[in-house]
Amino acid sequence: GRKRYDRIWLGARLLTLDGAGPGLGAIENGAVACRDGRIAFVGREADLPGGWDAAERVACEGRWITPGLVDCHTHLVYGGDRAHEFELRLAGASYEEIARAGGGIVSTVAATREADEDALVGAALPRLDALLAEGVTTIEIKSGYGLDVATEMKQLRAARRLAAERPVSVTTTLLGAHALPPEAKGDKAAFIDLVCREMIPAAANAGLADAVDAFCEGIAFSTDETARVFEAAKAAGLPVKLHADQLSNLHGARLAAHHAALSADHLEHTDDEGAAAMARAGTVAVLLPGAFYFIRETKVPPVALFRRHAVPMALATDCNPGTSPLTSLLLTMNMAATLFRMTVDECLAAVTREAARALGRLDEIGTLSVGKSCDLAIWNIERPAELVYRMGLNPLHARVWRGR
Ligand SMILES: O=C(O)CC[C@@H]1NC(=O)NC1=O
Ligand SMILES: [Fe+3]
Repeated sequence: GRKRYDRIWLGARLLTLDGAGPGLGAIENGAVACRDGRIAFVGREADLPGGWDAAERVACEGRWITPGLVDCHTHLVYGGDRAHEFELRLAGASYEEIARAGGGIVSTVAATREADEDALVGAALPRLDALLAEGVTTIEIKSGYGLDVATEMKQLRAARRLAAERPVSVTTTLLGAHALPPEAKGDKAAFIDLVCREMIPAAANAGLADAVDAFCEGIAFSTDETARVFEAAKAAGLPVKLHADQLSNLHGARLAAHHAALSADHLEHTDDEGAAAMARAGTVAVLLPGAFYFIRETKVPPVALFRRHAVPMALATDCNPGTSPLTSLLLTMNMAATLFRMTVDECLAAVTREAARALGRLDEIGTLSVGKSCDLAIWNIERPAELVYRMGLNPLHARVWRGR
């Protein structure tokens, strides 16, 4: 029968990101068509089926179309901000001094506990709008500033609410094991009990979390404590991710891989054994150059090791008030190329296909492929490298989410 599309974008240059191998899957004189919010055709215009028709035709005049961008690691929902702390650090205060003065994560925890759900949604919207303006169509949002059951659920509900306020897909992650709250009085074992026995079941039973994450670091939780969180997540049927090897090599990447984690994130200090374990497990390396830059880290993540072991590499803003107040995935790509020496092709795959893989959603999003959600970013650029090269100028022409 006749192929009838709801909308078709014609005269475009496509980056499908659909090739399994290197390269961007570029197609000149291309077309993308959608029906019921899903991609129904992608390819050369010349290959459109005979007799096709469309309710709406969009002339792209040679503009480039990529998959909608995916920000696969953010802490977008939180109360207050840490601008004052930024000033203290500029005046020479150390993290430890700031933490002792009640700064750091626990100051954001106080502000988040105080804010009601509407306030958390309201505070996150401007940050979300900045990302949508650059063509983001899917975003991952973590909790982790509640550190008690009620506030962690409040953060996750606020994250879900954002998907009702804007045309965007939101995946949520419970990050209960982010830091020790003041009332824990240093008793980490008891707090991990709370995370495992109350937070994870509550989030799973309420359908509020799509995954579980933890901060495995000297200043946070040990590999044994992290393993307990992973076991509880598995018992609740939730996939896991991990903030791993950010400031030291606790072999967090290896632990994440041994638990078949969707991703291990940060990874500045990951070693060859960790990269090999990730490759065997299919765990995605999520690199976060915003945090590296903002805390003036000097050890770059081992991109050469990830390439050697064919570990998929994703990029994300890690938008959070303490170490990465960054709301630009385009600038994130520039930082990854400039600071980590990732290539243009690696960066573009890292904010589309590989970011979708890091969320376990490559079957739905991340490439221009028939059957996937028709999430597109349409760009006023002459060549793909412009998306990584520029700092600050946003060349987005239009954003499409589920065909609209
Ligand atoms: O400082 C904050 O508010 C979050 C810090 C952030 N969380 C984490 O696990 N690693 C980080 O860099
Ligand atoms: Fe993070």
